[in-house]
Amino acid sequence: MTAKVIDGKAFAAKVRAQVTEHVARLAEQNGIQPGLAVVLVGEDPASKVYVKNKHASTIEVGMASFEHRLDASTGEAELLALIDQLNADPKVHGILVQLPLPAHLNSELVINRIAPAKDVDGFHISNVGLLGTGQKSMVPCTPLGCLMMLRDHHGSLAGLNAVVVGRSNIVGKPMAQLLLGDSCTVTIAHSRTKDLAEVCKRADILVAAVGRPEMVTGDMVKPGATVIDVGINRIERDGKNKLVGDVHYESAAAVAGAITPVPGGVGPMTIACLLANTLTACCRANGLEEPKGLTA
Ligand SMILES: Nc1nc(=O)c2c([nH]1)NC[C@@H]1CN(c3ccc(C(=O)N[C@@H](CCC(=O)O)C(=O)O)cc3)C=[N+]21
Repeated sequence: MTAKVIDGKAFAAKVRAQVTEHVARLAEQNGIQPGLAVVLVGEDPASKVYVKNKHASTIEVGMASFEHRLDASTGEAELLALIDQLNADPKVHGILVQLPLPAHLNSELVINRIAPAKDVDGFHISNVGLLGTGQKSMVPCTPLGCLMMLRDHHGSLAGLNAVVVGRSNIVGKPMAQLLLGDSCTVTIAHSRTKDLAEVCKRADILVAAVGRPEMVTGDMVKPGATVIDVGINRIERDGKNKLVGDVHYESAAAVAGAITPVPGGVGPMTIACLLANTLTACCRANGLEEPKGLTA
């Protein structure tokens, strides 16, 4: 079998088009423009590229983008003061603090300072708790994007065996919660899991979010399964820089029923969902109806 390729880039374009339409309607009917503030501390080159892309996509859908670039040596008090200022700013509906932060800053403290209603990353402990108890929350962008692609491909996910490889707070854990919310039977596997290949092979839905290049290979995939590759790893091969996922694409695609590529899979959906979350936050802040199909 050769897997169907799930085109995250095309899917993300559709999501952004929906967001654009809704943003235009908000301007016309309510005179409101959703705004996203992105805070970048330091000079990490990968982070700079992400922040630039986020800024461009925000403008493209008609939202206001507020960029705050702070020096790598910025102190905790200064960063917290900026977050307080953004929390209080009515033009800002979403706040994202780019991670990782420089080592001298406590990211838990910083993230939990963001007003939960503006936490478009869904990383605040309040949003984590709301998601875990099935209440309305802001949902982390990467798992939300994965969920949208899975629902689109499968229709209902009820009763399917889902295995999430990786237990991070930003992907693995919220992904597991979302799959459980859609009535999958969920297993969270990780680096210490015994017989990882055997566990993965039971999955109808296999989500790889371990951060290890090409770790999930075809022999770990159940024939016909849907494979979602969350990994973004820059490696050098044959003297060239290459972007690969956490899945060994060739061998997995030979066995899977459907698979997301890297690049062009989960990554573009993450940014589209950030915009969707900003729109959702703006609608909630103004007591307006939320966009349909753009939330969990
Ligand atoms: N507070 C916070 N929220 C985040 O959502 C967040 C973050 N910090 N820190 C860094 C990670 C990484 N991340 C990506 C988003 C899009 C692509 C993406 O669009 N990737 C493209 C191409 C990437 C390329 O060519 O480099 C693709 O996969 O096709 C990748 C990675 C969001 N992150």
